[in-house]
Amino acid sequence: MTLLTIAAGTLNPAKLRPVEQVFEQLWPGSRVQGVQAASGVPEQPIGVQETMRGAVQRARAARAAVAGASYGVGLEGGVRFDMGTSAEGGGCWLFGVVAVTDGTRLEVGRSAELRLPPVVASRLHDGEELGPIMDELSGQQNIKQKAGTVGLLTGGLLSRADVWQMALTLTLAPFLHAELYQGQQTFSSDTELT
Ligand SMILES: O=P(O)(O)OP(=O)(O)OP(=O)(O)OC[C@H]1O[C@@H](n2cnc3c(O)ncnc32)[C@H](O)[C@@H]1O
Repeated sequence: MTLLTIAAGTLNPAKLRPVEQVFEQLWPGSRVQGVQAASGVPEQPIGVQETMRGAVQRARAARAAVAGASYGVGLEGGVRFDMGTSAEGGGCWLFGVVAVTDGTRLEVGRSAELRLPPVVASRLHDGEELGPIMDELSGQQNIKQKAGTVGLLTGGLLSRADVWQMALTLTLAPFLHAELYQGQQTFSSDTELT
């Protein structure tokens, strides 16, 4: 049996662990190699399109960086504002985008979302990054590499890793059932996302 190598475009344990868990369950013995992969988008992506671009870029860069990798996986955290800013009464949502490529097929999926508190939303709107804001509010360090904002705001019932695990699993469906998705994918591998 050929063992798969998966390149994941991150060194963050809260992302690497779920990637390892998902691939280990689907393809026992597969090896996940984390690599630093540039997202090409700002540290704090805003909006679905920008976050998607970051995930896709990371997936492609990771696969290119790891010799023999069958899959490249990119995970990018983002926030989005709806109905304007929090000051105007709209919500601010935290979500993640997962991109997976095997060099031909490129699949992109989104996680479930968490509504962020207004105090966090307005600081994000002013240009701050979520990680440092949540570290400050929680009195913890580097929360984005641990249970994450999701862990903090759900009483630990769900962690950032849990959310990635589900989003990645869903994104992989077309790879698991390629025969059913033939001729259709969310993006062709050379599609430039706008
Ligand atoms: O090491 P990498 O893979 O870059 O992981 P990251 O957590 O730093 O980066 P992301 O691209 O996933 O997320 C973008 C930013 O959003 C913030 N962020 C996202 N999810 C978060 C969470 O659950 N808790 C705290 N900060 C979060 C954090 O500031 C990130 O730098």
